Amino acid sequence: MGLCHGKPIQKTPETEEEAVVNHVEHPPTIEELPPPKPQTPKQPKFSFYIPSPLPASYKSSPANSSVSSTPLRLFKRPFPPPSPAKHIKALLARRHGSVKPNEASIPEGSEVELGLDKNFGFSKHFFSKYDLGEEVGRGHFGYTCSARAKKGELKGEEVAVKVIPKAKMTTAISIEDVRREVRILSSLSGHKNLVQFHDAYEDEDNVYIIMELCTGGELLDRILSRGGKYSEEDAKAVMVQILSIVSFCHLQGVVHRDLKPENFLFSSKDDNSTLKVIDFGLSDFVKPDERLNDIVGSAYYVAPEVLHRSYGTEADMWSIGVIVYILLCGSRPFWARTESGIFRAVLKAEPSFDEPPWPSLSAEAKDFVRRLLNKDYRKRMTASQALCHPWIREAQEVRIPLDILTYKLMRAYISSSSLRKSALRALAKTLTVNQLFYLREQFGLLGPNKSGFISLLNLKAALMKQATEAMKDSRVLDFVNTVSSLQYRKLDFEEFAASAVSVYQMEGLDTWEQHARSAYEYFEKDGNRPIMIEELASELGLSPSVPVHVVLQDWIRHNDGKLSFLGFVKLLHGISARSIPKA
Ligand SMILES: Nc1ncnc2c1ncn2[C@@H]1O[C@H](COP(=O)(O)OP(=O)(O)OP(=O)(O)O)[C@@H](O)[C@H]1O
Ligand SMILES: [Ca+2]
Ligand SMILES: [Ca+2]
Repeated sequence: MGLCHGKPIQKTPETEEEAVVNHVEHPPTIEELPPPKPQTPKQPKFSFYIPSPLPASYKSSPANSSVSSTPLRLFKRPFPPPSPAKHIKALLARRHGSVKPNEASIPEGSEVELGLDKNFGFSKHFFSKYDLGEEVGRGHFGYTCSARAKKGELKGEEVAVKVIPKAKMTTAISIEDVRREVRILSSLSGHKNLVQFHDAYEDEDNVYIIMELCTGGELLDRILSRGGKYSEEDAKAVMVQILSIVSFCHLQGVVHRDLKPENFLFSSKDDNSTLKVIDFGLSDFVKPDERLNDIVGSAYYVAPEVLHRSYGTEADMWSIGVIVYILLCGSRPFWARTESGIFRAVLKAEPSFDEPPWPSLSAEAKDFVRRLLNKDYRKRMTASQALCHPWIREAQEVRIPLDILTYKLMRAYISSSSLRKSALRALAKTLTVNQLFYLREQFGLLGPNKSGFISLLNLKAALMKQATEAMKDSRVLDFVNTVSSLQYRKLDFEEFAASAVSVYQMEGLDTWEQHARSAYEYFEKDGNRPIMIEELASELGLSPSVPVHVVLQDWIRHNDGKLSFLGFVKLLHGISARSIPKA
């Protein structure tokens, strides 16, 4: 196995870096522990986390002091403490060209390399504009140096330059990744938790991405410097920033796909410094009704649906769940010695909340983590919802961002039958204070008029306030245009709540049965009516090949021909033929 593919890294100021990459690559100390067990003493802690190759001035300085002042063996963990994460091997194989014949259509590296177009159309004069300084960080694809601008708007300012050697771009995919990284970085702008992009250059050897310099070190270093974990209060402060930038990216139709503590940097060394997301090297645009299928990311942080090759922005929320789990307890929720072992754990294992410190953490904290680490992406919180979760919301003043999920659900609602609409209205009557908080925030963002109504035209206006260039690539604007142009009367809050409630998410709650039962009671009083099997079948989009009389007989009450409880729940989902078992 190997992340370094034997290509010498060009223009590397330090030679010891290679050793660091190897250490990341071959942690010598880990043992396979599928079900979480208390750590055994033979496991040396942190020994494979060798200090980052940064010059002393860029290291998060509190790190060293607190690591040495707290003997690491005192930390009881089910798993070893977090170390820099490796990218998924299949991803690297595709990028580096060593692909198994049936795995991808990208041809092998060397012989096609000749035909690869490594011109990016960037300016060629990097060295006339900047003096390159020392290396401040390194990843698998590039290394980052400080630099000082010699002329132009930034004259005299220190910036960061991510240098990506063209020698490492051995496949069309790896070149496309770099193009996309620059396109995404340059099209997203205007959020304080996003590293600010300045410019991109290239020459024969490298691509240079110029951005603001963050001097506070990686979130991973700060976690380790605190003995591996954060207090709840400190974890919330980090979470607010992560959720805020990720909700912004998702609204723009950008999925990061590599969220991990190494990819968040503090802008300065201050304790309360701003956190910035970096490294859009694996990011992609995703249309609101599209699913991506390439397996991308780092093993510890990868969502189950990514491994199943059908995912969207929810995959980032899973990674955030892994990050917050680590922040709160210092261990990874899904861990094994091998990549396939990690994947097995991600797909099958439930994270442990039994080991210390979990029993002493708040119920809200655990609920928050669980709702992100839900294996069913449809039941997972969105970033905007996570900001509304009581664990976050009750601690600090948070600005709740617009959620594209609201738009998707509204579109489905508007094209539903009146029967399904009244079922959803009944469900919305059972919403709790917390759920209503989120919906009220979303409603407020859609600009209700003085009488408390929103029109679909407002959907577009609300989105335009947040629009960046990225929305053109991700087609979010096109999507919202189609929703905005639907013919529909205005919605008051009650109807909005019915239109924007996610049945799947509610189903994920422990209290789902109660919600569904009381919703059914409301529906009985106001909405339930006799329905023909054929009507119900077309309502649910069942194809004529489905033997509807066999499948649907339990969904209609025999005595009065109205919907049974089961039929009501099915109707709420508006399920499609695919999920109906063939009788
Ligand atoms: N703007 C910045 N300011 C300071 N340091 C930075 C900046 N951008 C990146 N770095 C440092 O350089 C490292 C590598 O950058 P980056 O993560 O973008 O590279 P990569 O090769 O894509 O990494 P990966 O292996 O995770 O894919 C970061 O982990 C960080 O330590
Ligand atoms: Ca990185
Ligand atoms: Ca990267």
